[in-house]
Amino acid sequence: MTVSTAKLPVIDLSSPDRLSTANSIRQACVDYGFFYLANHGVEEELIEMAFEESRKFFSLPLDEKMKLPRKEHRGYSPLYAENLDPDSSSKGDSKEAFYVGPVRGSGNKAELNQWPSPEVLPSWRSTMESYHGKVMSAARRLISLIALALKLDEDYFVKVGALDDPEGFLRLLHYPGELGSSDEEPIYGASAHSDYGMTTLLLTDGVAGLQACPSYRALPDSRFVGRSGDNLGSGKMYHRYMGEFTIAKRICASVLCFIVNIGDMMERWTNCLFRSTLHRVMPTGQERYSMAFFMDPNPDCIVECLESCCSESCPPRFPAIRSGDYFTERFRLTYD
Ligand SMILES: O=C(O)CCC(=O)C(=O)O
Ligand SMILES: [Fe+2]
Repeated sequence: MTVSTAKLPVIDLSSPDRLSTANSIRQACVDYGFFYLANHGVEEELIEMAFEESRKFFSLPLDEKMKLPRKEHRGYSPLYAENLDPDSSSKGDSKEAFYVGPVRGSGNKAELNQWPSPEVLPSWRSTMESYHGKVMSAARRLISLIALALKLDEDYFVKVGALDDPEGFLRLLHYPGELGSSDEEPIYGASAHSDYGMTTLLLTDGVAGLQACPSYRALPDSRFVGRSGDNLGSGKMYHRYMGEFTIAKRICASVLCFIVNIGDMMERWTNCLFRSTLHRVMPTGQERYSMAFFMDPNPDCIVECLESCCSESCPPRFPAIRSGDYFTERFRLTYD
């Protein structure tokens, strides 16, 4: 399999020329479903602190980490616990993760979070709360540009309730980098998947490994394998897909740019105009840390094909769905 390097565009979130920025976002989302985001307002110092706290957590003994097992999509998930693509490897993904859900908002959402003991990691919670809050603000600003890119009012996603108490999930990731021997099944850091939500804002420590497969739609429809029991009206699963994976190399000056990708929910909204691109993390033999922030709408928001993205000759491909129901079904398919 050939693996080439993608020249992803760099979007400047602070550019005063919002229309031209929106046009660049549109092009990137149609062509790749991925772009870099610079000048996003999350300070370098906070990013470094968040990586540092993440490293400290993952260096704790396993029994300490297992005091916070993943519950309600919050907490610790050990090595091999997740397998994003069971068809390509029966062994789970070679990564451990810690999830932080919304840190403020209505109801008891924020209380569901689990935190390492302050005696063990005194600055952990405050660092992660600040980082979560800052990335959420950047994501809100980005989504107004995505609305412009779709030729909608910039507050379109606010008006449809998507950003009313949105579901922002931070996933801290640690890949030990182990390479399987050649006679074994492949071990992936994260096996091939697309993200579920609106958009993902990812930072890595600069160690390579992330690969995207923007060409997946070039294959005949027969390659798209539906999963039985899928109640999402889509049949969009990519297992068994063979395409070219492209390495997302940083072309920005620093590792402080986000790598942004479009998720499946935005793909539904846009009737597949914007692409939720298949991606994976390959082990390189080098340890790697990353932090992914998944920006998802309010669970009560109805996600239905945008008028500007369908016509008589291009009818909606997906039925309207309540965002919360969509996620429940996706998680059921992934974790059952
Ligand atoms: O760690 C990375 O570079 C990517 C992680 C990812 O794709 C995910 O968590 O959904
Ligand atoms: Fe992902």
